[in-house]
Amino acid sequence: DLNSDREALLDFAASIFHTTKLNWNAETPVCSSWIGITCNLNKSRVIAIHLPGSGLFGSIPANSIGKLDALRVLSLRSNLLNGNLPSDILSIPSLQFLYLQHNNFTGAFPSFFSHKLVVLDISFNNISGNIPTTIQNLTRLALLNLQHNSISGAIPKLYLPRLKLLNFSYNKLNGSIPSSLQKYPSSSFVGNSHLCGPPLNHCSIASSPTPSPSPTYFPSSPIVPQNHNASPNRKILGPYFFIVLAIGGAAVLFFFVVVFFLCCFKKTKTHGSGMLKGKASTGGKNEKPPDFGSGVQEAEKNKLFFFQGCSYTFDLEDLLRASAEILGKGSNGTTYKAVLEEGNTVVVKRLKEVIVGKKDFEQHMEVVARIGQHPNVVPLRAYYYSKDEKLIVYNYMPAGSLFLRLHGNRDAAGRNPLNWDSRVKLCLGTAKGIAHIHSEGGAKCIHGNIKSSNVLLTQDLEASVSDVGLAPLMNFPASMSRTIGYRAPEAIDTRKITQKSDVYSFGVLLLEMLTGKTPLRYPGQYDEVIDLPRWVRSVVREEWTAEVFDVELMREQQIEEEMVQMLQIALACVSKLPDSRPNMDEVVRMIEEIRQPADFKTRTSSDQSESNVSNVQTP
Ligand SMILES: Nc1ncnc2c1ncn2[C@@H]1O[C@H](COP(=O)(O)OP(=O)(O)OP(=O)(O)O)[C@@H](O)[C@H]1O
Repeated sequence: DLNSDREALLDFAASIFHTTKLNWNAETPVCSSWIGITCNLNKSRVIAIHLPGSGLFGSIPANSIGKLDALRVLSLRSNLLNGNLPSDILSIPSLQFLYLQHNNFTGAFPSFFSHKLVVLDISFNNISGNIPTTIQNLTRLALLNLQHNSISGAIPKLYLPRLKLLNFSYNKLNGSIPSSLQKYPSSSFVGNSHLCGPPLNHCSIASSPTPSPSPTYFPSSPIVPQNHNASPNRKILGPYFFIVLAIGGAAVLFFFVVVFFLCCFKKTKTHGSGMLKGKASTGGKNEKPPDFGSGVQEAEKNKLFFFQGCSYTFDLEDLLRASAEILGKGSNGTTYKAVLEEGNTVVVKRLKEVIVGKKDFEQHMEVVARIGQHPNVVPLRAYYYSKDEKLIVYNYMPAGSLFLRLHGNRDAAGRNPLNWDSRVKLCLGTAKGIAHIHSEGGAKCIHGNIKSSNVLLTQDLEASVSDVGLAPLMNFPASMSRTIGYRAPEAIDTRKITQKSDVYSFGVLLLEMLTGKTPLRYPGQYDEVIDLPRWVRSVVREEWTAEVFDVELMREQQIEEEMVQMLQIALACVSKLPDSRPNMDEVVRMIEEIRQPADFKTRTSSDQSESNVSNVQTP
C-alpha cells in the first residue's frame, strides 16, 4: 500500500545524497507533493519515479525502491549512482520502463528481470559480466540499450519479436552475432573488438584511442525502427512503389478534379433545384431582436436553405425566435446552441469576415454538404447568406467535443478517463473523416482547422469532424488564435494551408491523445501555447517513450506496443517537411494496422461505459 511505498522511498532518500531538493518527508502527501513521484489514479500506489539529472549520488540500497511492487516506470538516468544494479529493482514484477543510463553502476549484469519490461536502458555505465540468456524471456521488450559498458562474452541467441531498438556497441563482446540479431544495423554492434559477422563485415576493431561517437542515443529518429523488417507490420516501400503511387495518385486526382468541376458547373446551371430546397421567411420584423443574426431581419429576400435529407421543419423565423446560448467564440465567429420551440436543438455558427460572394458561398456550401455525408463528418443542415449575416446550421452534438472529453474535469474525483481503446477508435474515425474531406473535395479541399475542439462525439463515441469547408471562406486566422498549437510551421510562415498542413494538425491531435496534454495551456487567455511536437521529440530523444504517455493510460495493461506505434504515426505526421508527412489515406491505413479489425470488434464491446459522456464539463 501507499504507506509501505512511502517507507521504501524514505529509505532510498536516506541513503542517497541528492543535490535537488526532493521535498520527500513523512508529513507531506506522497502523491501530490513529493518531487518525481507519480501515483495511480486513486492515489493508492506509487507507479512511477522520474528523477533524471537530480544529482543523486551513492548506491541504491536493497529493500528500498525494490519494494515498490506497483512501480511501472523508474527513471534515474544521468545521475552519479554507483555500486551494483540492485537485482530487486530489476525484478519488480510490474516494472515496464527502466532508465538507468549515464550513471556509474558497476558489477555483473543481473539475470532476473521483470517479464513486463518494455524498455531496458543501462547504457553508459560500467556493467560487466555476460549478457544473461534470461533476456530471452522478455517478450515485450521494445528497447534494449547496453552500449558503453564493459559487458563481455558472446551474445546469446535472442529472438525478441517486439524489439525495435537494440544497442550493444562499445562493450567487450566477442564471437559472432547470432543470425536473429543480424537485421539490426552495424551501429548496434560497433566498438566490440572481437565481435564478428554480419552486419559487421569483419571482426570489429575497437575504436580506442579514437573517441567513440558522441553519445547520440539512436540515429536521427529515435522511435522509428532501425530496420523496418523488424516489425511485422511495416513494409519497406521501394522507390518504384512511390513512382507508381505518384502516377496513380495523379490520375485519381485528375479524375476527381474533373468530376468536381463538372459537378460545380452543373450545380450553377440548375441553381435552386435538386440539392437545394429553399424555405422562405419574412425574417420576423416585429419579433424581438434575436440573440444572433441581427443582420438577418433586413434581408427579407434571403432564405434559410436546407439540404436534402434534413428532417427539420423549422424556418428562419423559428431560428430567430429560438433561445440561443453561446457555445464559444472561435476563429470563424460565434457558435450558438439554439433550442427551437418544437424541441429540436441545432448549432448555429455566425460567421465573421467571410471573404467570398454569395454565389461562391452557395456553391461551396453544396460541396460541403456533400462532404458531410460521411459518418465521420458533422453534417451541414442549412445555411443563410445575406450581406450582413452568414449563418451555418449543424446538428447539435450533445456528447460534446473530443477536447472536452479528453481534458475536461481532469482532476475531478469522479472522472471517467478516456481509455486507450476509445482513443484508438476516435483517432481512426477522425483520420477517416479527414481522409474523406481530402478525397471527396479534390486536392483543393482542405479542412484548415483540425483540432480536438473541432472533433465532436456521437453518443456511441464515434468521431465526427466539424467546421468542414470553412477555411476557404475566411481570412487566414490571426496567428495568436487558439489554433496556433496545431498549425504546421510552413502554414504559419506562408499563411497558406494545404492537405499536408492538415496532416500536421492531425499529428498534433494524435500527440494530444497520447500525452493527455493540450497544445494550449488552461486556464488562461490561450496565450500560452505548448509546442507539443517539439516537447514530445525532446522527451523521446532523452528517454524514449515512457514519460510521454498520458498518466491516465498508465493503469491499462498491454497497450505499450500500440501506443508506441501510434506515436510513430504521430511523429511522421508532424514531420517538419510537408513532403515527409504521409497523406491521410496512408495515415488511416497505418492506424488500422495497429489493430486488426477483429480486435476492434471484440474490444469495442467494452466501450459501453465510455459512451456515457453526456455530462462532460468545461475544464
Ligand atoms: N455541432 C456542435 N455540437 C456541439 N458542440 C459544438 C458543435 N459545434 C461546435 N461545438 C462546440 O462549441 C464550441 C465553440 O465552437 P467554435 O467552432 O466556435 O470554436 P472553436 O472550435 O473553439 O474554434 P474555431 O472557430 O477555431 O473552430 C466548441 O467547444 C465546440 O466543440
